Amino acid sequence: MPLAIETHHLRKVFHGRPAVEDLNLEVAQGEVFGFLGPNGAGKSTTVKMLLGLTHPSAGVARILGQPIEDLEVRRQVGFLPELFRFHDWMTGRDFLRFHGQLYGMETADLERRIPEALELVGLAGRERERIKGYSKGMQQRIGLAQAILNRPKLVILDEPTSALDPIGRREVRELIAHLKAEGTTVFLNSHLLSEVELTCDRVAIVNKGRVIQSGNLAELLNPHLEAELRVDKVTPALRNALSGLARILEENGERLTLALPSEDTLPAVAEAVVHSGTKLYALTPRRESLEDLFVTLIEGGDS
Ligand SMILES: Nc1ncnc2c1ncn2[C@@H]1O[C@H](COP(=O)(O)OP(=O)(O)OP(=O)(O)O)[C@@H](O)[C@H]1O
Repeated sequence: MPLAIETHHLRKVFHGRPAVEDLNLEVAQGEVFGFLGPNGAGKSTTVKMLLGLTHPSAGVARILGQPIEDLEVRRQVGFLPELFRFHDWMTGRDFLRFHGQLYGMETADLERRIPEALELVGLAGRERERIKGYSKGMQQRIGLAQAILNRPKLVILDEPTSALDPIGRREVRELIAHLKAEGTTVFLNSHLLSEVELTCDRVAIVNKGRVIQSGNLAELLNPHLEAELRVDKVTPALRNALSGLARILEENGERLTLALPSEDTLPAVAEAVVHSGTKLYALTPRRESLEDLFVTLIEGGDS
């Protein structure tokens, strides 16, 4: 199966200044992929190149195995831009009809698909209202509905939840899970890292137009597993029992912060604590967040 997205040494220069330096990216079909980076890192420029909205200065990009110039392949891509300018005099339904026609969808298929898409984004029943009367969250939802209207194989979402309240964000997560279950690839550009953490299989972090870290989220965050241990008393026997299993990072009275090689070590730590004659009150794993990793990588890269 071809990759959903693939770029090799992709580069874009604006007025002599590179926005994208040397971008190498591989996104497999069917995965939910987070494309992250600080402001000005080159994310939107990359997305514009993938959509054929701006031409690369150098390098190669392919979508679903085809060059990005291929018009047929572009029909299989759905896109929600970040600052989407709506035709706000239209009703939600007319707006979707208009976009469905732009996609070249058959009328009967389009009329079947519009209620499905409205249902999926939680706007069913509101389609006869004009978009100018929609709240920001509803506008983002109608944008999402147009992005998935033609049942694309690849959906590129630029900040899809920025205007949504917590319930709306959860619904978008469910929508993304639904797209994934249908085999759709989702390429998500977002600054909301806690959302990304809940949604994505893999991520790439870009800075200054290059990928500085990429991989499976669980693997990227796993090496940094920490656990909070709370006992009745920290004794030499406890320290002895822990050595070889975990490293003590911090001590605060009866609370210890431990660094563990993996989650599998947790039961052995619990057992060792009990065998040392100490009373165990709590052993709570605390994984590094994606935000911690992001800040470490970006700030580390700047120094
Ligand atoms: N059309 C353009 N002309 C000139 N410079 C541009 C153009 N588009 C982007 N840039 C510059 O390219 C760099 C990367 O911008 P880009 O919008 O791709 O970043 P981004 O990662 O999407 O940022 P953000 O998170 O703020 O949306 C920035 O320095 C920006 O000023």
